[in-house]
Amino acid sequence: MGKIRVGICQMRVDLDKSSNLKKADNMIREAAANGSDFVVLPEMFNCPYENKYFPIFAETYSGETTRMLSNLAKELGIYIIGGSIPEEDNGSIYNTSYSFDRGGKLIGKHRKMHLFDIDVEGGIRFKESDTLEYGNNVTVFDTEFCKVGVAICYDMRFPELMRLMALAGAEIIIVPAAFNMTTGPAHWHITVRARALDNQVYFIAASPSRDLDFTYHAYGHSCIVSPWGEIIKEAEEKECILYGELDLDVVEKVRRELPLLKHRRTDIYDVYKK
Ligand SMILES: NC(=O)CC(=O)C(=O)O
Repeated sequence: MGKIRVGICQMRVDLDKSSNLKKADNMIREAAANGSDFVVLPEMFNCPYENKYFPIFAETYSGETTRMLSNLAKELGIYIIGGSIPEEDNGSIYNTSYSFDRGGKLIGKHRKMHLFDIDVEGGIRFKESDTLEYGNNVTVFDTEFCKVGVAICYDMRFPELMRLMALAGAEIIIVPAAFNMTTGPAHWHITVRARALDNQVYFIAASPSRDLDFTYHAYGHSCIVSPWGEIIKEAEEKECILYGELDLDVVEKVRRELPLLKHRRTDIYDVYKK
């Protein structure tokens, strides 16, 4: 199996949806021109990450953002993991990620399952559930290379969800995310590394760049982690495209040499579940 080339667009998100879409379009084209098979966008790439903007920027499917992603995937012949956007459906708003194959076909749709409701003393307070509804599905889909799992930001803190994706066959987990300047320095690296290592997958985390003009300051540091738990590529906080190569033989090798997934004691775990 050949290498899979990935381009993560760590883009700056601003207040104007059309300029966010233009920016995403330019960065996707550049990542494709540089040979990316998978182009990945960050969480809420068309909308500032603040509750008050989610209803204003929300789109039903298919809307202008998803049509743009589908058309670009087809025109450029690439997979696009379209970060996330506010999705409106039946009067509710979700934080939703759409993925498209090289023909522009929708192959994955993930609604953030764990909403970011936190209140850290001296740090950050955020309550996504003030505006958003919970997604209820684990998202794993086929690509020409392997199965890929997608989740969104806070979802990555829940090892149970990541494990379900690995058990469903994911060899790559992709997480559009926007940690912040309270939780990012404390937890970003340890979380992405732990989830890669637990599940012996390539773990790709895609953040927006940091913008101090908004109230929510994204941490940045998009990265690619190997199935051995090493960060093999990492951005700083500024806008950039981060490139990396994945080799599925490494997933196979790590899983063969250190067979964590096979050594699970489901006979015991199942007893405790009852
Ligand atoms: N923004 C999120 O969903 C999650 C986050 O910032 C964190 O878990 O920390």
